[in-house]
Amino acid sequence: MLTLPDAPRREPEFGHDALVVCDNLVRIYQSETVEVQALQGLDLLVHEGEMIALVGASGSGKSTLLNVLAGVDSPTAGRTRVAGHDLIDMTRSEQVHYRRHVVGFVRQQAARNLVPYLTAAQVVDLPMTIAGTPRARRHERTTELLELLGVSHCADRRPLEMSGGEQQRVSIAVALANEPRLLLADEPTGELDSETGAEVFAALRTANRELGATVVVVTHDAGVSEQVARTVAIRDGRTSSEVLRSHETAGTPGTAEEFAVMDRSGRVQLPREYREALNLTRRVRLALADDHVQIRSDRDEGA
Ligand SMILES: Nc1ncnc2c1ncn2[C@@H]1O[C@H](COP(=O)(O)OP(=O)(O)OP(=O)(O)O)[C@@H](O)[C@H]1O
Repeated sequence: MLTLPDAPRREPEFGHDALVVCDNLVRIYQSETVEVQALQGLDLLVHEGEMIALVGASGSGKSTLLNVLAGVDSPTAGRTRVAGHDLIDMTRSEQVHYRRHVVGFVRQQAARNLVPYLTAAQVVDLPMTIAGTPRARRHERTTELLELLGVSHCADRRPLEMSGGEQQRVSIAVALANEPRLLLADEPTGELDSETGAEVFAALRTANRELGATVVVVTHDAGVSEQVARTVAIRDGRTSSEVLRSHETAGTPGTAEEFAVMDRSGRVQLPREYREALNLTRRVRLALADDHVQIRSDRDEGA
């Protein structure tokens, strides 16, 4: 009898089990005179149920990444997939469905999330009305969200009658109205004092823990990034490092450890302090040891 050799085992696709996959994501802005590479081959995986913070210097590409994930900007190249939707190949109608049902987006300025002449209850109802949700369900969901996020007392108030923190919590309710799997927030606490910012952050956490939304929040606020289990730093349009934290539990103290991120081709960005301390420039010596890799200066002949 003829026996055939086993078919070679296929490697699972990068990020096959992740909710958000950015694989070598590139976004170039081009005007007549200049070209800005806002994202330069960024890799990022976010798993369902996670809540992560994105940090990085001004201009590093955080908002660009969020706009791409929100489906309001298109990548120039690379693969970007959210909940099975390929963001590069979406047709117009898929894009509309994606923005309406798969992602919720909270912007820094509450005025851009709300409508001046609509009350909180009306503005939370709006995305559900557009999506064709029956009235009874809309009413139930609006009440549930405003209550859960601690702003049910604002139901009949317009934005001008709410504080900045209340406006942002209502904005989160609007973003969650159609039960998105991914909630994106671009510096939602940026214009608030730290106490009010903490309330808004707590609302995002509620969305994550109680409603099961996966949350990606851009922040400059160290107090915020310290409260999530994973903080991803972006430098020059790429993910450069990650801090993983475990929170304090009975008897065990919380820990935080910083990792450099290695991309799929094996590239790792060395922190500037390390390069400067050893005067590492263009070429370095690499050596494989039993359980680590050494990087030495090319001037260090005896290594
Ligand atoms: N529409 C655009 N046209 C041209 N260049 C742009 C555009 N949007 C962003 N950029 C450029 O892309 C780079 C990344 O910008 P981005 O807003 O994503 O950074 P950021 O990390 O969010 O910064 P910040 O923390 O200041 O908001 C910057 O150099 C910026 O000037």
